[in-house]
Amino acid sequence: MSAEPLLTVEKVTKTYTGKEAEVTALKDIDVSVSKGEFVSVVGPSGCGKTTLLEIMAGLREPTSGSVKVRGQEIRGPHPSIGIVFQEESTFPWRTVLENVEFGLQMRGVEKKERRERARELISLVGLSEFEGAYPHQLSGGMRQRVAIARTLVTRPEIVVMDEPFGALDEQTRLILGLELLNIVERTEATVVLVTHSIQEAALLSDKIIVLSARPGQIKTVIHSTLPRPKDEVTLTTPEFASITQRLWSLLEGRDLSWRSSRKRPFRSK
Ligand SMILES: Nc1ncnc2c1ncn2[C@@H]1O[C@H](COP(=O)(O)OP(=O)(O)OP(=O)(O)O)[C@@H](O)[C@H]1O
Repeated sequence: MSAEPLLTVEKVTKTYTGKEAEVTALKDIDVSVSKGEFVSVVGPSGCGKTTLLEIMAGLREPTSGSVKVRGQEIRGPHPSIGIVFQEESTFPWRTVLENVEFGLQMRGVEKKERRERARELISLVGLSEFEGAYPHQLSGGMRQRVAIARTLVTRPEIVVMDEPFGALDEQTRLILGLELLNIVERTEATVVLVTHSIQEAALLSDKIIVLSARPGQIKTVIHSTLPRPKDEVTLTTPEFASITQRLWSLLEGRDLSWRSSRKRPFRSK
């Protein structure tokens, strides 16, 4: 990992202006991401995580401040940045192979090379047997792997992901997270991940950015001591427990997974 920042967010503030009120979603955010780093962003619901990710990806303009890739300010979607969106983002009418080829097709890559590169990524995410299948024939976890392959096939230096495993159960999301870590190590991609899962952030990240409640400000940045490569055993280490505990206390035990459809027991006073 090099020390040179690949992506920097400098003094970013974002205020949404509505008909009736203004909402300051983010205030004075500074983030620095080095090449090869796996960075997670956590914080209570509505604190501006998605807004920050969209600004980092050049999909949304900050009200003030800037985002730079290798010191160059970006002012819109950037070829070095790939995006994996929340939950389902595969095209249901395309096969796995066609889904993964899509980004290359958009870039005008010729068919033979497109096929080769798509097959390479499909193999990396373990779906070679399913390249002719349609998304509805796959499990949720498999569809997310397709979405990840579709982004990685274009070889972005930076991959930003907004809760890509949010629809999956905790165990599947952790396993897929480990697979993702393995894949990005091989493709040498840098990752910024928004997640509601404390365990996912603690397990996968080199650095965890903890945002405060709205307006989102950086509460703290945790630098992980967990060595790579990581696997299921990492979940049982005291270091993992310590990061998880720290995150819980920083987030004051807030329920981060409110988007989950699971019903929670109602507690009376
Ligand atoms: N397009 C928009 N127009 C106006 N307000 C917005 C817009 N998008 C987001 N907001 C507001 O900005 C704040 C931050 O939203 P954002 O979706 O970035 O938070 P989040 O941390 O990703 O939330 P969650 O964890 O609940 O997904 C919220 O109060 C939200 O209502």
